[in-house]
Amino acid sequence: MPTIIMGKLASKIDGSIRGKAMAFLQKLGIDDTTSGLHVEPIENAADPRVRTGRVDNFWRAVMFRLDSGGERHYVIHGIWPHDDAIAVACRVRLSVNPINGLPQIVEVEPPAESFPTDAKPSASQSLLVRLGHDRDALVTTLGLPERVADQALAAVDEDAVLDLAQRHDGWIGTILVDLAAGDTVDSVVSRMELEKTAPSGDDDADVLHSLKRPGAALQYALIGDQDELRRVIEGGDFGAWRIFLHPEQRRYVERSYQGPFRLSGGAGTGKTVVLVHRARALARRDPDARIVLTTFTTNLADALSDSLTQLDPRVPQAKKLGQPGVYVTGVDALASAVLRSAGSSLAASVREVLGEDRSAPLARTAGTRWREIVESTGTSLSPALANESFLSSEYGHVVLPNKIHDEAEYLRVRRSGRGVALDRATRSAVWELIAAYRAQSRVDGSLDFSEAAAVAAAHLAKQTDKPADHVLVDEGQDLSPSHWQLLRALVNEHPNDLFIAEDAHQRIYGTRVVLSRYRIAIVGRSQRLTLNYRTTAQNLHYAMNIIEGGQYIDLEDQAETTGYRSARTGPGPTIVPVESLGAELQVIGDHVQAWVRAGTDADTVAVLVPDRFHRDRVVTALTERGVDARAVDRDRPPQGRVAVMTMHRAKGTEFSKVVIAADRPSPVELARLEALAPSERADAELRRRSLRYVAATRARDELVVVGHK
Ligand SMILES: Nc1ncnc2c1ncn2[C@@H]1O[C@H](COP(=O)(O)OP(=O)(O)OP(=O)(O)O)[C@@H](O)[C@H]1O
Repeated sequence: MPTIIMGKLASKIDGSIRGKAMAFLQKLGIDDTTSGLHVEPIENAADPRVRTGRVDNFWRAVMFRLDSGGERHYVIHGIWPHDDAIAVACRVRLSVNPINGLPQIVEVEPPAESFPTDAKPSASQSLLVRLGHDRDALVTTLGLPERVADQALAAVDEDAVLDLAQRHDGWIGTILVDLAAGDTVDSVVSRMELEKTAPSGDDDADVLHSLKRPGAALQYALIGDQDELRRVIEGGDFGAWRIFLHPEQRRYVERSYQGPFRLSGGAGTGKTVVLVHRARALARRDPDARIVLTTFTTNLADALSDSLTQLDPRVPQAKKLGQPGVYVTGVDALASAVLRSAGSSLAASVREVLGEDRSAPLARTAGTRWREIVESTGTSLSPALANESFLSSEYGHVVLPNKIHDEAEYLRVRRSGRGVALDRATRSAVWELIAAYRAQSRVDGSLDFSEAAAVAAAHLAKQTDKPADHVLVDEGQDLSPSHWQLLRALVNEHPNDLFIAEDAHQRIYGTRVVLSRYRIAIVGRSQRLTLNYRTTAQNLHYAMNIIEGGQYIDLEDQAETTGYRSARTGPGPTIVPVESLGAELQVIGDHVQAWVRAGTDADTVAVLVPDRFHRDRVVTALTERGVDARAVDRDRPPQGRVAVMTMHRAKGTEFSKVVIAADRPSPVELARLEALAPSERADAELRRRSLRYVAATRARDELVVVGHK
């Protein structure tokens, strides 16, 4: 039975022939001599291995047949109308690039292209020369084809190099993007795992070997079975993440780590893709493994679960914590699952954390309680401390992780990492409010979300038999200290225990956390993804400007770096200042209506707004214009309709076209911020910018920002 190796170009099949292409490739994968496939060599072809096959009367597949070690492989290059296919088949040649060991398809007489090569800019005009590169390094160290190297050196700026990169799928395009972003030749060699190869004397075996190299995975995928073939063909370009991983992504998916590992990276750099692939890889390696894949909210967990199903429906998703397979859940739901399973021993853990009992530990305290306590309890504290923001964060970062039961303990505790210093009298006054908060919760018997996670952690810490073997975490930047205590206690310390994805620039909830305080020692096991797959270079540039200059700190207490690059280009964002809500609704309506009228699928368009009030106004305004729009809250974004959601809810989503309604903070909000202690205010400001960064990085293609003057 021949093995199919799908090229990325071939996977982008015209929708009208997908079914026929599928049938053709299925038959080819079973028996290439099946009548009707007409697998035939082409006379005078540049590569004797080239074959064409009959998809239907009109369409032909162009492929390469490799015979090595008694096995047959077909590398699918693409599907074209009959005459075009014959022309392509005559001029393509598949070989191993002798410099970098990767597979390359070279056209013997390439069709004329418009990209300028003759223009030779002076050294000061060429971007790559300014960055210290020369033709020799590009050709003899990286293995770029001479023609591409000349075109790259002729490009005067980043946009021109990216334009060229977009014409070359696979390793050539990726190397060009890295060079344009300022990477050294050495770092490209190591990132792409480039390696000179000597011919073995068996050409087919050499090409096959090169197709299995990490750098080739960007462009070629060995298809395991018919289901996988269907997923590749049906997924098209949008499904590329399932098949064509960057060598770096593949490394993080497959590699074993001695302990907790942290993967950082900007929005759209494929962190979630790595997590989902890694969950599958771990499940395949050991079908009995209990894998927890978790994130900040239930909505995000639903999206992770959907992605895992899309990647591979055969991966079992566990229904219950502690069962084999991948248990996908939001981190607070995870805490509840632990509490539910704890039975009668739960009371002891509640007492251990709080120093008192709770009659209904499965019920959650209302989110408004801190505000009610401040409003109803007389206090000598200044407004900078007597507010929900300071108190909930003091409680979550100092009181709960240290299992503080009373004032005496609170007066003694070290408040590491808290921006506001408190003298003894102030600490007493803070404790008064905390005691009032706890007293109120005693009445209804509930635990708040942080308490629930802390109690779940305390319960698990006592168990020798942990409910998980591997824990994979997305959106790590948003998790609280008790979440980390819970995740640490969920799995014993052993290789591949915790794998954490985070982006400090996207922290939009809570206060920053340092993992080492919660017995999660990364110690050198930390890497960063830098290639943005989602956002065009223009929109990425806009988004990076939002966070420029901010002091963002990661989970290892280090300043977050930037330096992200995009492989795609498109129009720059449209910024529209408006003076009133009416004008804002008008601008939003105009853009959305124009996109939908021009044929954009409604469910690839989203409007992101600051709050629910705005959201409902936008839905009404769009509906009045005849645009089918829907407010999205806890449910998944709707099929066939424009999604309108808050910027918080938009975390983890992506759309082709996005309008952001970015209003100014209201006078009430400004007064609230003004009253905060300086460090809290600075942090609130960072979160506000992060929220806009999250929103601006949701658009794949077009971004419109409507802002109040
Ligand atoms: N190897 C790949 N090939 C093609 N597309 C990819 C690849 N990796 C990721 N993508 C695409 O890039 C987009 C962003 O990926 P993903 O959601 O994993 O990024 P992220 O870093 O988790 O982003 P965010 O932090 O914004 O949630 C997705 O559309 C995904 O399909």
